[in-house]
Amino acid sequence: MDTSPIRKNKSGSIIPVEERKVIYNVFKYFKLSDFNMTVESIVIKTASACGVSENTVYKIIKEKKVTKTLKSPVKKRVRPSTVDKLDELDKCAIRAKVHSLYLNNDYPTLDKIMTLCEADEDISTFKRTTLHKILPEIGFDFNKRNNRSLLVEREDIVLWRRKYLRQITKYRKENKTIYFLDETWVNTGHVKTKAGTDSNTDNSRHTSQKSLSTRARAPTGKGKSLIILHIGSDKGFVQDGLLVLESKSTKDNEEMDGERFLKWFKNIIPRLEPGSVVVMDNAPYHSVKEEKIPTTAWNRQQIIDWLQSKGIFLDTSYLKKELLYEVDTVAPQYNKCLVDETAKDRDIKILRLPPYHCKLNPIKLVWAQIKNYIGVNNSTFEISDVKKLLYDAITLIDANRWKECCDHTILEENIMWNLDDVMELAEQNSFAINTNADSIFTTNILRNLTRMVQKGPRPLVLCGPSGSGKSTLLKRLLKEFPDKFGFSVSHTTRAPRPGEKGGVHYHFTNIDDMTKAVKRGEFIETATFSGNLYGTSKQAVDDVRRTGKICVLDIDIEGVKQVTTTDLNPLLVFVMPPSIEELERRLRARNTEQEDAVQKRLDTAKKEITFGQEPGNFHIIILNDNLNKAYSELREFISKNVEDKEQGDTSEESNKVEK
Ligand SMILES: Nc1ncnc2c1ncn2[C@@H]1O[C@H](COP(=O)(O)OP(=O)(O)OP(=O)(O)O)[C@@H](O)[C@H]1O
Repeated sequence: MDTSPIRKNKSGSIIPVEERKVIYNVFKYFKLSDFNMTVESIVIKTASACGVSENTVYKIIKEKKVTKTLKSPVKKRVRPSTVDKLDELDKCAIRAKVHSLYLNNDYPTLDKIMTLCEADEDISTFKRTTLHKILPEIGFDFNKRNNRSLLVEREDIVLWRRKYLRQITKYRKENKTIYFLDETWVNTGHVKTKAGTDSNTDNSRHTSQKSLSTRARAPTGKGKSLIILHIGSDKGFVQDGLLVLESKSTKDNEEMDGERFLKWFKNIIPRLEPGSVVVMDNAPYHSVKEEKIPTTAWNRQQIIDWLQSKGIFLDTSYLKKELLYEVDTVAPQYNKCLVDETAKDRDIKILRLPPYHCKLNPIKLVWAQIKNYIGVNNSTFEISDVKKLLYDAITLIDANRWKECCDHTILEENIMWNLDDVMELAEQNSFAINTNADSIFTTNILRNLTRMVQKGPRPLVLCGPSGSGKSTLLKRLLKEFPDKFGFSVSHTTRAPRPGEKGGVHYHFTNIDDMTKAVKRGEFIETATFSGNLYGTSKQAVDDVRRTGKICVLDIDIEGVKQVTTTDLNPLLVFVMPPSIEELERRLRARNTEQEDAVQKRLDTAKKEITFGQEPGNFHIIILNDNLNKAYSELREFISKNVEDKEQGDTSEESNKVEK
């Protein structure tokens, strides 16, 4: 009888569970058939009989002994966990849900976060257990004390975010150009199925107002995908910065690696302004190091060799622990990222975003708009057509769009900055107040802080007759506090002049739209010059307010009457001249008006003074007979009412002007 040759299992191939069971049974059979045989001999015999390696037999015996069962390793390898299935945008969105609960004076609990995520159709569906697993992964911990548990952000994430926000604020103050780069992907099957799919419920109001979108779905269908890399600033995309790679798989950024990224970055560097800043996330390929630094995984000799290469000679009596201590002391000077070093040549700084903080990168909003365009227009699902749509979409994103996205990011930065105060207070209060984890915070301080986060400081209205000294006082304020105050962008129906930018110099509109908006009560004040309409909208004031700056409004009494009917809750200051005679003297000395204009201003001044002195119309009347005295009065009033109560206490109480 012919004996069939034993089929040898190919090295490295996976042995399914049924075969593993057979191997185990063969081992047991040999063991029971001869009690004098050693385990080693039985394993050799089993391996040879089954056509597998001895190592495999040992592994199977061990698995059976430890787990009491045998499983197919295949299943373990191919099935990605739900946690893995959530993409970066999902994780960012979950973080935003936790933050939104804090901003609503609420303790974030698993159930509440789950409810918010379920209600947001842009977030992938997952189970409560997955949420429990994902929260630590994105940097949240349940902090337990006195039998209470509060979900807090891990210290390293908070510190990273604080450092990032401090740095970017500093760079903004230094007027540096800030570039933002990022990769995204779109697959050939990408379609936008329903309106609003690309929006983030957190910001839906704002995004719809600004025609922005914060979310775009990750590719789900089969087919090739495009990996896209680009860079831009509030001046638009950087020319020739686009890199498009084709990928066979729909997996995120599979084709991108450190080498490719560095090559692209080296090409883009000459196109960036010297002394500028480049913001990117913390993807590993953005942070490839110049050289590897020894870790505990290195053996002693390797560490000694590395230290020697740096001119540090230690004898072999040093323990590994001691060697690693030496490494730690010198590592900072060698722990350099290739990208950062490349940028140094042009004095460009690299700033890395904390993990899962998509909202702080405006290019994510740009990507959402591009993907939206592709999704709406994709009809052939051919890679060449999708690529063409991509190029079309990129040309549609002009400097204005970029500016909108960057401005939105500044608001997000401001919210995040204040949020940390809210969260720290929440942490303190949760352990100090006798409350259970589901109750709503009721402490005034937290309520006020939250208001500050949401609304920003109260606007400041300066009103008074022409020549009373409003501009002079304001100039002093701006000199002393250059970053504290901001000005709203006015609307106008006149055409933009060369160099004027919409949303920066003016919001350009037309008579029809503006008249309708005025009728809807959206404007604080309007005026007509040379047949064109000008005005300050409530929204423009709110925009400044949400940047954390005090919005200054220099308006006439009609504007004051109007602004008090809004919910802007301004501080109302009337600047009073010492007398009509002195006012006339100052106006003439200023030498900016013709004689008839001076007369006209003086006539109006009388009416304004009457209105200004009427009790209940202003919070304070500042007599400007002495500039230093008037300025200190104004300064004190602001610091008392805006800085101490920066929270923008909108309660009826604070809104009232004493009669
Ligand atoms: N306390 C003061 N004593 C003397 N002169 C002053 C004082 N305050 C302001 N001035 C001068 O009065 C003139 C008018 O002041 P300013 O231009 O600030 O007025 P204004 O209220 O802003 O006027 P407008 O509404 O027309 O812009 C300026 O030349 C300024 O230098």
